[in-house]
Formats: sequence, structure tokens, C-alpha cells
Amino acid sequence: MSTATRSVAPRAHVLVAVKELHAAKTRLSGVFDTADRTGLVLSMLRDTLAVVSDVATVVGVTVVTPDPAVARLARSVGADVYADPAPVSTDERPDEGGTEHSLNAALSAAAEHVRFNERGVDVVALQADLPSLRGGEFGEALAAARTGGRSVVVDHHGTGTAALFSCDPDIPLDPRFGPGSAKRHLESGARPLDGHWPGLRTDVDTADDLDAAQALGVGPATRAALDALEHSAPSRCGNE
Ligand SMILES: Nc1nc2c(ncn2[C@@H]2O[C@H](COP(=O)(O)OP(=O)(O)OP(=O)(O)O)[C@@H](O)[C@H]2O)c(=O)[nH]1
Ligand SMILES: C=C(OP(=O)(O)O)C(=O)O
Repeated sequence: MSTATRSVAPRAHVLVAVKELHAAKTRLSGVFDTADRTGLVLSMLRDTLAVVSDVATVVGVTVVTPDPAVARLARSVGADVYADPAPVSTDERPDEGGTEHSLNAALSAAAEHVRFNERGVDVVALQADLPSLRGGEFGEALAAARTGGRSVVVDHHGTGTAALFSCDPDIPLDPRFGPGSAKRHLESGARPLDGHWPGLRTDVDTADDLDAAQALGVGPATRAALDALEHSAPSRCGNE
């Protein structure tokens, strides 16, 4: 679809998925206990939501979650909530990839819901764990995404997906998140978006990711959570 037949003014709705808190960020379990991980997940989400909500072309933000505490936080900062049903166990769907199936099914349903309610809006699935995200880089990525139908920002490792965009109402978001998702998104036709967007690309799943994010500088909620945990950046970063 040509730009002329889409909405004249850019309008994007951002979807952010967060699973049940007790099961979140398991790759950080060697560094933080469950309560601290939960606090960090919520803090990174808070910072991510604050940044995207401030971007001029973002007209809506929806948090897709089965978790009541995540939903409360989302509503408290003005985001909508799309209730994701409890995860389907892998035993019940042995051929469908368990957790990834639940995540992608929930994002697809949320994207259709948003598009039904807001005709012509661009839809973005954005990671929830981007504490170094800057509004300027997200705005640039949104503008770049509008030059084509479906596109992807690959993460800092080159294997995962930081953000997936569909800027054509006739092209489904078709999310394929999960380990190695960058390849799946690219192979399914999503255009890679180039840009110097280190904060956008730095999603935090491991202690090394957290150090990388701190080297870039993290948002206030994440900073406060880390300070409370007395987690410090590695000496090689030097500036935290
Ligand atoms: N709503 C929803 N979000 C999910 C689901 N599965 C994963 N997510 C979210 O999608 C993002 C990427 O998921 P994962 O990498 O599997 O989980 P994570 O909590 O970031 O990290 P690990 O537990 O270490 O794998 C995170 O924000 C998750 O909270 C799901 O079934 N439903
Ligand atoms: C789910 C994904 O991210 P991560 O495993 O890095 O959280 C992904 O990149 O598709």
C-alpha cells in the first residue's frame, strides 16, 4: 500500500509483552533472587513505557500480559492492557513451541485488536526490557519503518528482535519472537532497519546485557532499582 493511501500523519501503537512475573528473566536468576528480578523487570518496563509514550508519533501503548501486577503498572502510567490468557503448557501443544507460541499468539491477537479499534495505525511489538532506550532513536526507527510494510530492528547480539513493525494495514504483524527470532523475522520478509540505535537494540536478558545497558545509561526507574540492589557496572565501563 502506498504512503498516500495510509494515514497522512504518522500514528503508531506500541505493543509490549510481559509474561508472568514469577517466571520472568530467568537468565538473571544467578545474579538476582526472584523478588529483585521482579523489581528489575517492572523498573525496566516503567522506563521503556515512559520513553515510548513521549514519542510524538506514538498514539497508543498496550501492555500484553497475564500478570496483574504488570497490568496495574501499565494502567498507572496510562497504557492500555491486553489480557493474555495464562500460558499454554508445552505438553498441550507439543508442536507449537510452548512459550513462544503463547507470546506470539498474544501479540498477534493484540495487534488485530488494536488495528480493529484504530484503523490505519502502524503497529509495533517492542521489547519490554530496554532501559537505555531514547525517544529520539525510537522516533527515528518508527519513521524508517514507515517506508515499507513489515520491518525489524535486530538486537545488539544480532540474533534477537528489539522491535517488529507493520506499517501497512494489509500486512499482519506476524510476530515470530523467541530465541533466534531475528532470522525468522528476516526470512519471513521483514526488512532490517539500519540505524545507530544502541539503546533500542540493547534488550536486557543477562548480566552482560545489564552491564551493556548501564554503560549506555539507564532510565530513572532502572537506575533506582539497581542502586537499591547495589549492582554496579563492570570496571571496563568505567562511567557508572
Ligand atoms: N504476554 C506474554 N509475554 C511473554 C510471554 N512469553 C514471553 N513474554 C515476554 O516476551 C519478552 C521476551 O520473552 P523471554 O525472552 O522468553 O523472557 P524473559 O523474561 O525476557 O527472559 P528469560 O526468562 O530469561 O527467557 C519478555 O518481555 C517476556 O516477559 C507470554 O507467553 N505472554
Ligand atoms: C524473545 C526474544 O528476546 P529475548 O530472548 O532476547 O528476550 C526475541 O528476540 O525474539
